[in-house]
Amino acid sequence: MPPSAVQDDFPSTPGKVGSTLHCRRNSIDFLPEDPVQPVKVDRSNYLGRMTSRWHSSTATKILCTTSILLALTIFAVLWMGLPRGSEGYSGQRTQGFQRSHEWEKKVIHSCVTNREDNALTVLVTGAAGFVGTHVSLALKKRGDGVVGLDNFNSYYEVSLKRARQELLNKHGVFVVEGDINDKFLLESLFEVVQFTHIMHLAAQAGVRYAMQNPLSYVHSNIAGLVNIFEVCKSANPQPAIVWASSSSVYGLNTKVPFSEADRTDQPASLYAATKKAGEEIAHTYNHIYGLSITGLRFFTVYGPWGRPDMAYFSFTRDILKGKPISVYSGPGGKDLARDFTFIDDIVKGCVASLDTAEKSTGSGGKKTGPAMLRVFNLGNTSPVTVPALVDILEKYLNVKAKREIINMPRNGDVPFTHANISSAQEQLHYRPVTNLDTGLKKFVKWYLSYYGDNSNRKLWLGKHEQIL
Ligand SMILES: O=C(O)[C@H]1O[C@H](OP(=O)(O)OP(=O)(O)OC[C@H]2O[C@@H](n3ccc(=O)[nH]c3=O)[C@H](O)[C@@H]2O)[C@H](O)[C@@H](O)[C@H]1O
Repeated sequence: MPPSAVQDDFPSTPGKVGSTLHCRRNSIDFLPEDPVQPVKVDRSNYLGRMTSRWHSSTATKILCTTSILLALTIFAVLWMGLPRGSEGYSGQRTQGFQRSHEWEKKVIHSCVTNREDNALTVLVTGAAGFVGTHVSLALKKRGDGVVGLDNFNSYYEVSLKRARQELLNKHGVFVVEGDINDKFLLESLFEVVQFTHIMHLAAQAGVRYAMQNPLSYVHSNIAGLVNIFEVCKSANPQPAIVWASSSSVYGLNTKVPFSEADRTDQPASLYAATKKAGEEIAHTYNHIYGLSITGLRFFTVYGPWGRPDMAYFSFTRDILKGKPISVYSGPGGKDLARDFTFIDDIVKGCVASLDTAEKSTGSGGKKTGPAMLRVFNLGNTSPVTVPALVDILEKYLNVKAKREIINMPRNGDVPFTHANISSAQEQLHYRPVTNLDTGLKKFVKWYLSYYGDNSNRKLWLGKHEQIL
């Protein structure tokens, strides 16, 4: 379970569910238990009788008016929060976002390019996320123009996302705070900058969390993706899009290694189902509007500045605290395995996808010819079991883990993943070079430099420096 897999029902739309419930509750609170009380009148006193009647009818009128006003307010709030017609979630605005001259200046400045040949101008969604931060930095370092977008939701510790934002800021990448469902915000960005590419990484991640908060996956991975495509298809010129799908689309597929042509119609989690749906939606936008779209099926990406909800990260935290870790085992007691892929290799695959993406062929919502549509596995091609991952962590943390072996819960997990990367090798010249041992060593070094060692244990690694 993610450590901060928060109680919020809807982390990517903070306040949405809460405010609706709040209004409903208020309307009930305000209603008296018995609004029409019998009025006792003295027959001998006509004036008194009339006054009482007047009071009674006025009170009823006030109550009725208040109820109607409250009902209208509830209706307005619900209406504003719901998807509307072809505008999708455009009614949903990012709280506090004000388009100003200052904001435009920051966006433009962040998108200044610094190389002669074919510099890209890229909007990176999910820029304060794990992969988003690394890709943004890599692009910026080679002179591309980059602006980020992130909603800083509380799925996992927001302070880590803020630290990544600070890092990006230091390197000249401005991260706009907003949700991918906010059409006004996206359109504002497109009015200010002519993006050549969109690196769409914003998503509700995590395989097992989908059972706790299914709607957040629909909100980000489906509605948000459609909103991105909608804005891109209407842009003139249209940008090319590279976006994050997932190895989880292979679901219960047993043919190994997984190749792009294998079946992906048996998702084991809602997360996987939303990523698979995204691939189909990509096909539609490519077909109708001529958008150039590349989907990347990432295989369990790990490394410095990673995601605390993932096993290698939460295991490290718990091992250092002396807490037990749950190591899942598969059917028949078999170890689970993952094709763990180091972040630097993934970044190379992302950048190569941007560089090789052909231009979209449409313009302002109209297709003028067929456009590129691709999907690639980005994995490491050498699966490692979860117990072997724990062995490596023990070595670099110099601490024995307290392992609790439990049966894999039926919550969306799959027993193993293994990528066939021949397509990516051929078309992107993608060559993963980091094995799990080397990658985890780098992760542990970063972890200790970022969080420190709570217990002042003498560490195998000695002095730690900040690493990227
Ligand atoms: O490739 C992907 O597309 C996905 O990769 C990642 O999912 P997973 O491969 O499931 O990674 P992760 O949670 O680190 O579990 C790793 C292993 O540890 C096992 N595991 C997990 C937790 C635990 O407490 N115990 C345990 O044994 C667990 O059973 C598993 O065998 C991303 O999170 C996801 O967002 C998506 O990007």
